[in-house]
Amino acid sequence: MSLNTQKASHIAQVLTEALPYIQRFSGKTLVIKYGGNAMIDETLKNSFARDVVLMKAVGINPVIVHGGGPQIGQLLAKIGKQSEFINGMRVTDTETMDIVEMVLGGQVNKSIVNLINNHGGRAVGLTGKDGSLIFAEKMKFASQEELGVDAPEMIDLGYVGRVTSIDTSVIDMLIHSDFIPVIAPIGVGQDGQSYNINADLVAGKIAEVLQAEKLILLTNTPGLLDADGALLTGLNAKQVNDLIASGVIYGGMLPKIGCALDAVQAGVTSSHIIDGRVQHAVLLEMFTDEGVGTLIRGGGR
Ligand SMILES: Nc1ncnc2c1ncn2[C@@H]1O[C@H](COP(=O)(O)OP(=O)(O)O)[C@@H](O)[C@H]1O
Ligand SMILES: CC(=O)N[C@@H](CCC(=O)OP(=O)(O)O)C(=O)O
Repeated sequence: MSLNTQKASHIAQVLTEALPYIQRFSGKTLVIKYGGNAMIDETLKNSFARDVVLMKAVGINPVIVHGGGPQIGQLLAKIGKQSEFINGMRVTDTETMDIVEMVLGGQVNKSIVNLINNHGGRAVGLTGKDGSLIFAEKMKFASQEELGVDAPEMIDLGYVGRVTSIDTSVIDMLIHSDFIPVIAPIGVGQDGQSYNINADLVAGKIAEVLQAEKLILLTNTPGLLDADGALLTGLNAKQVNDLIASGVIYGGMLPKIGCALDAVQAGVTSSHIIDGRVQHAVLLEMFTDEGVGTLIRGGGR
């Protein structure tokens, strides 16, 4: 079978466009947050895994932090427990914490590891407990301000954690041995208590301590949307704060946008919120001139 001229020329153009990006990002670290809402079907999961393996093959170091909120919700529903969220954070009692650990550290983590390995990568799954990767403390009475909006109420979220420190030794070791770390957002307290941490917040902190080139947050919207539902392709801290104040950014987008901003202000070159429901979204963001989704840069918070 031979390619027709038009198709061949298009393929050549795409490959050529990718070259400067491959050269620029080779050897750099990229933190990708793979949200539970982006794990919709097998085709999408496979396209994500192929993107990750391709990146590693061209010398980029992907570090995956995954969510699994909908998957936790499904198991909770099976045992007759309702999920309760406050500003994008799941209220987590002891029983919920057990389920979170089971779903994130077990089912979801291992299925992503398996998928990447099936596509020829070498992934290793971790929770924040492995190698003392993520230390956390109870987000005791998170004020709404701490969660990203300006209001005085204090809220007890149970075993929801706040990252206190990250020891990247185990990630460094894996990257240098050509493995792809796949991290579940579970932290551990000094007393051994497990904490449920929003996956966006873990991804942001890991990107910060690794001084990653990019933090890419894969979710279930085309990016950050304005009040009319139009995609905002690029914005800075001041514009984000205005959108939060006017209520245009709410719920699960609050921790996401908060960590995207924190990361760029702590030295990550750029943060991106992109649509995980689009096949090969990560490759399109990395290797095309247009990019996709919303780009967040530092300055002006
Ligand atoms: N301004 C906004 N633009 C886009 N999505 C928003 C905005 N404000 C709130 N959201 C909500 O945030 C959701 C994404 O957060 P979340 O459900 O926690 O995703 P994930 O599971 O991928 O982390 C969107 O599906 C949307 O309902
Ligand atoms: C504290 C908190 O809310 N933790 C999240 C952890 C998983 C997560 O963040 O998953 P997504 O990225 O798929 O939403 C939860 O329990 O759902």
